[in-house]
Amino acid sequence: MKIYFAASIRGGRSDVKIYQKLIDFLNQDNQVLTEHIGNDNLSVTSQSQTDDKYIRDRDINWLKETDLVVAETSNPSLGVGYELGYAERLHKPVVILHNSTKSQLSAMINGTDYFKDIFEYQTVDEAIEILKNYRGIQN
Ligand SMILES: O=c1[nH]c(=O)n([C@H]2C[C@H](O)[C@@H](COP(=O)(O)O)O2)cc1CO
Repeated sequence: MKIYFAASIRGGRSDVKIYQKLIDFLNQDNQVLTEHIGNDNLSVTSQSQTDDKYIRDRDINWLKETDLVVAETSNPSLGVGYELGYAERLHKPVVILHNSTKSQLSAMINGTDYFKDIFEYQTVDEAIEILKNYRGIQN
């Protein structure tokens, strides 16, 4: 299945190693459309509004074609919040992974009935275990 993995880019990259491991796991038996999010060398600097429009339109097209959204939300990110709202509007299934020792999940996500699959984790192994047990993911 196609998976849209959402996680912080301009919101901060301190968890990129975690994103990498989650993407590697998901890619074993699925296709992660947003592999670049796990790339340690990804540029977080905006070049121009045209480039940002390209990113935004590409990502919305990926959201439209994806079977599932997996969002890592521990590092708050405006982009991830926007993507989650958009996924709700498209009625896409969404899994949210959150480590609350790093931040409190926004009420706008935690308080939205549509987001039923919100999982708390502490270690990457725990997060992978959650994904393995999620009925909607092939593994
Ligand atoms: O360069 C980018 N590429 C990209 O795909 N995104 C998308 C995917 C991520 O899930 C999300 C991150 O948003 P933000 O950069 O506000 O943290 O936005 C965001 C950026 C930069 O904002």
